[in-house]
Amino acid sequence: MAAFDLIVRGGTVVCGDGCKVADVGVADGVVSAVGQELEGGAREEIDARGLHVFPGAIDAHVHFNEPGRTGWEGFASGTRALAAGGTTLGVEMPLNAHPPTTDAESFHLKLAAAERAAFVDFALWGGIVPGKVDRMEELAERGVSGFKAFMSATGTPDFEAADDLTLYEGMREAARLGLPVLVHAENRQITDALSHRAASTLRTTMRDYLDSRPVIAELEAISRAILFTSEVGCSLHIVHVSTGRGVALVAEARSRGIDVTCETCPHYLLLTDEDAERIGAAAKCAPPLRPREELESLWEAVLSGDVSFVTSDHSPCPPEMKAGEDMFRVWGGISGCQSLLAALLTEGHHRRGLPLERVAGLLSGAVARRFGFAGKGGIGEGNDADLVLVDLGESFELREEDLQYRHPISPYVGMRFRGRVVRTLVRGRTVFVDGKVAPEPAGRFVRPRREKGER
Ligand SMILES: NC(=O)NC(NC(N)=O)C(=O)[O-]
Ligand SMILES: [Zn+2]
Ligand SMILES: [Zn+2]
Repeated sequence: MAAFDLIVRGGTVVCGDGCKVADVGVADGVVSAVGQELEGGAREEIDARGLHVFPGAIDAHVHFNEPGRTGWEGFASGTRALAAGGTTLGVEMPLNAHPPTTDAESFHLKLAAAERAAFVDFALWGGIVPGKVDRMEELAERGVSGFKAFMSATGTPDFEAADDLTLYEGMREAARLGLPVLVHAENRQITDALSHRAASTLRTTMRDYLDSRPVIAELEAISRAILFTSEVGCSLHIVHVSTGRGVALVAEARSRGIDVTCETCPHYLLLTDEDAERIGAAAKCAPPLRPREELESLWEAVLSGDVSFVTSDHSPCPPEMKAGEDMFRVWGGISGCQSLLAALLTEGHHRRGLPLERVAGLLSGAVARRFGFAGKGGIGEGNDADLVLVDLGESFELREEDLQYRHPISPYVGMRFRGRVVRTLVRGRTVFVDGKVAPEPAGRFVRPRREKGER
């Protein structure tokens, strides 16, 4: 009998401590050996010479809108895009699905939809919304990875933003349950009032939209979330931080012993306010794209290690919701989950010298550690064989027809990237190769390892 089900031969394996040419032996979907010239035979061999072997990316922030709004995306097309982009685990947000994931019933609907359709592994965030803090426990019991709250308006009426008391009490409950709280941190009063003022004076260009969500709105909300957390003692994670100053607030709190981390997204690292004006609706998001100085300060924070990890915040919608001239009316959200790894390789590694093991850490290792995804996050013996084979030198222009999204709308269309995903494996099974996604979905639900409380 062969020692392995699969050997990935001769690639440059990207591990936590650097890169080495090695074979990766896989048995039962798990990495069982990493070493030179593995012997013992395998039922399948993949020649990875000349390629880099990365741990599968973990995208901790995607909106796939299923059930209820599959016309916007859905688990099938969303996870196909993840597979094509080198992401082997996506953590899906509670809002934009209908019903949103705020209690046991809605959780089961989403879990069933994802189990039917997902091409890569998935985990689920629950929501903190007014009036439903007492339902968080049933979500925790069922395996959500943590809880998301919005401090500004959400854009969908079925998932209300958390007022301060809801956030505070939700954090207290999350602490009791041993799960993290994630916040969209923008001050609601400032962003709502400026949006209203702009709309009522018919100033609705992209520039007007950008001006309606100033940096201070992000900084104030991050500070308030940190203050609440320090009082309550939960784990806090700030999603999609768009400024270096925002990251600095998080780093400063962490240095005081507060359990807080943050992520940023490729769009804040590759695109500026001027790109938003040029591209239009496809580049509308919240917080908005920022001036070049902010992008540079964010890169400094990534390179220094103050940004914990990078996620796509993939938030798609149908084309008609991105149509029209009024930038306050069009959907806010960028489709980018297929470009996550390519974006970090291109701008981070090739242009700014970010070492490959740091790319792997920012996209995989740090995420798995933060959220307790045991067996994920790195190419090591005993871990799931979630692997991405990358041709690091190959450059390509992203075309609409390459996108697996339900709607091929993305600000990255037409951009050149360097570092092409050749093949993606989830638990040793190829889910993407030769430009094609596997025929059958086989993604599995991933529950977090909780720090406190009962499973
Ligand atoms: N309802 C959303 O999907 N919103 C998302 N939209 C963005 N980021 O523009 C988000 O994460 O805030
Ligand atoms: Zn958000
Ligand atoms: Zn989001």
